[in-house]
Amino acid sequence: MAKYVLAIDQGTTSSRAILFNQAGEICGIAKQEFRQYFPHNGWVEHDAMEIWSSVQTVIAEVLQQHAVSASDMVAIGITNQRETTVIWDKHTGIPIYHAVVWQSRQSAPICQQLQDAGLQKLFKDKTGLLIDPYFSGTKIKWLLDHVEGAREKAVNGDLMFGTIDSWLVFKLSGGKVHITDYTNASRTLLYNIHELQWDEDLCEILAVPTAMLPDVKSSSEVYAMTDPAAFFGERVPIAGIAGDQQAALFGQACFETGMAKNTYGTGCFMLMNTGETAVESAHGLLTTIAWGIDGKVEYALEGSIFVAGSAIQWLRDGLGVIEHAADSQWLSSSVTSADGVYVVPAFVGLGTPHWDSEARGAVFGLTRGTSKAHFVRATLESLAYQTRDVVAAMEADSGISLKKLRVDGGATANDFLLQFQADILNVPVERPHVLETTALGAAYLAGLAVGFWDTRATLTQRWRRDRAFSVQMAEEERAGLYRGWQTAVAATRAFK
Ligand SMILES: Nc1ncnc2c1ncn2[C@@H]1O[C@H](COP(=O)(O)OP(=O)(O)O)[C@@H](O)[C@H]1O
Ligand SMILES: O=P(O)(O)OC[C@H](O)CO
Repeated sequence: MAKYVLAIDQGTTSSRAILFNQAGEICGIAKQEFRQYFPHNGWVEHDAMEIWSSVQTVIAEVLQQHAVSASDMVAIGITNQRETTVIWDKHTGIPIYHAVVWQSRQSAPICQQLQDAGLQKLFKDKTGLLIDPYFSGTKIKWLLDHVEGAREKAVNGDLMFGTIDSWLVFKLSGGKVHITDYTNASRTLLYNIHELQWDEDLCEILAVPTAMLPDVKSSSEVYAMTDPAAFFGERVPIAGIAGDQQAALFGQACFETGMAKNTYGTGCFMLMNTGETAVESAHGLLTTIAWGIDGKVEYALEGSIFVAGSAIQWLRDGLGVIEHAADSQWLSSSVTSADGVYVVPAFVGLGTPHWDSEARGAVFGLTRGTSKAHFVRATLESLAYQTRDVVAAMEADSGISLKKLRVDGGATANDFLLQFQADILNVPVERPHVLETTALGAAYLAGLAVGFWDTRATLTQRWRRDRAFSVQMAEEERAGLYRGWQTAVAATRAFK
């Protein structure tokens, strides 16, 4: 009987369950979108119970569709939208409030206070991160400050905090196990990435009781067995965890120092492997843990773009100008340029390199001749321009000039986007054969832990290119377009 690793990819807009065979091929995939809540300007929330239910649904679907049983799984790997913060009652397993999503800005006033108190350097030195509502720490404080009775319960040890990985392990293990992995811990603003422990000073500053924090484990080991009641009557090892961006770096086999990938999902995240050295950024990048495996922790530099594919969702769901995300490709290709239009999708502020949580979206260059196609194209182009901003920071910090870019994520199905990306970066862009790289990374981590795969070298040999997009644009055009983008961003930031 064939055996599989089951990867659970719990993303910002959808949950996926994917079956991988021993050749690392996708044998089955099920996906479900779930509800996004936008209760106030700049706030984004999820219902953690809806997330759990969507995960159960997609697992059931993928097993059923492919007529495999839960007992055919050798291991489960989990990868997740990072930073999104869930706090739940330890005894009932019920969340005390919605999950506060990584994009959400409700803890901006807390961040402002920390910055005003001159704490930026302390946080950056210990965590590699910046003080920004993006990270979990200030979200936890916000929840404990705003949900009635929460702080008292947390102090009494009755509440648990977790990112989505912790929440899913807790649920899959029948409420027995409360853990996370290095990659997810490194996004909380509470974890010392050099000493590899929760930082008591930072927990005190943010008034987070350490009793509510999960144990931090490596990214590849058996953490727990599934509870038969939560997993189709079977006990299967949960054996790999990584935040989705680190999982994508692993799935793209970027195991060598200097290798980088860019993932275009809801947001867009570029990570460069820096090996066992935690490189400090001077250009607005984050220093983060790439993974902990085989008793060793490796680091990455990261550029974070908050709005990428979600700008395309906004065209679809918010403005109703396209019916499907994929329509953005033919519409963009139907015109020869964006005709001077720039869309700066700073819907929840701007990440790398600006870290401006007050900025909001803007559109420039509209004329009576601007068509829907120009508008859609300008929105799609904004993903590529934001990536160029990140690449510039990455090259400045690492001293490495990019020779090519490996890409993945939902929006890389869009050939127009990848061609424009190559043109605006002036480097070739390579799309791998397996686009579900995030899930593949989680599957690899779990499969390595249980001996389904032997070494990373085997995984490196598996990487296959689907298509390369080479540079076609002349330098003069590239420079002019990018100058326009920079002017648009500066004007957006000035409007407050
Ligand atoms: N053909 C396409 N062109 C542009 N964007 C797309 C396309 N297909 C999907 N997307 C965008 O990609 C995102 C989904 O990618 P995915 O990797 O599943 O994201 P996440 O893991 O953040 O949920 C959505 O925001 C969607 O708008
Ligand atoms: O859900 P994604 O793929 O956009 O990823 C979200 C990131 O993990 C946020 O840091």
